Amino acid sequence: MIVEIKGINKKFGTKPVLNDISFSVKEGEIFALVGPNGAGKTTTLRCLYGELKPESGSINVFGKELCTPLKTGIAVMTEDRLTFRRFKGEDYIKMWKMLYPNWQDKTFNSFSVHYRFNMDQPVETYSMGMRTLFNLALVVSSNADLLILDEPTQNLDPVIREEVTNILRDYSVQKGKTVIISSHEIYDLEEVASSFAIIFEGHVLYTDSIDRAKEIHRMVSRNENIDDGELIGLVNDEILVKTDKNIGRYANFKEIVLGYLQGKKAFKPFENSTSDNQINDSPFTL
Ligand SMILES: Nc1ncnc2c1ncn2[C@@H]1O[C@H](COP(=O)(O)OP(=O)(O)OP(=O)(O)O)[C@@H](O)[C@H]1O
Repeated sequence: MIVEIKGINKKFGTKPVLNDISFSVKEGEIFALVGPNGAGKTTTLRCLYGELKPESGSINVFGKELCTPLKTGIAVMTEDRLTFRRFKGEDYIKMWKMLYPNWQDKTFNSFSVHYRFNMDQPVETYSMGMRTLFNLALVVSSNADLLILDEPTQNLDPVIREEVTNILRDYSVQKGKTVIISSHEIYDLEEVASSFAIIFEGHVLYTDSIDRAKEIHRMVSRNENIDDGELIGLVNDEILVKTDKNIGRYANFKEIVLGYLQGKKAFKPFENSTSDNQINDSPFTL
């Protein structure tokens, strides 16, 4: 495992934000952290790259406890695309070259030509989408073994989003590097990620490879008899069930994510209705 997070807890003041978060990421995979706004994705990533210290739990990266020397193997795109005041493109390149021993000028130049970065303009004055692309160019050109990307396709138009998705897939597949992405774009993620964790209110609801998750989740209609399996949540008019039985139809990635999130939102009424396998839909105004 290239990343192993075990039981991390984090509070801001007295407010618990991460509760016993655990998941692991294999070398060479694209791992997606999905969840609604405020679920704790960014906070988890900030703990992972060492910007925040959890109160308890452990974080291992490249098989060791996270420490400063390991950080040359990790390149990060933060959610706010943090830029230094008055720093121009060239200034960033000088800085990133010093930080990352395997920096690739050729890769950065391809990005720069393709997206027409104005290297003489302070990056803080780029549009939000251009800042995202500039940050993406930096992290990919770093050639780091682990990329941590917070919402990497935010503010991008659909065509460029697709392009970025392909770039990240190539980074992982062709170079055998690991990428961790936090995102709301579950359609994009299904195409690119191989494993994922669903985070809700600071808890991991479910983590697995996408292939295995699809194998063990089915969509069944409300009036279907479910003798064996765990009812997870309601998705439109169907129920997501975790089971190894051949019932209903296979669930896609979006349905799996929605099932867990919807189920947990309205969990009590759903639980109460499981005893007789009747899903009372009135509490589920989704
Ligand atoms: N510095 C901070 N001080 C206090 N509370 C914070 C701080 N940073 C985050 N939080 C709170 O922690 C919770 C989780 O926030 P976080 O940014 O990790 O969520 P997220 O899943 O990344 O959300 P989004 O998808 O909207 O970016 C939220 O309730 C947020 O208000």
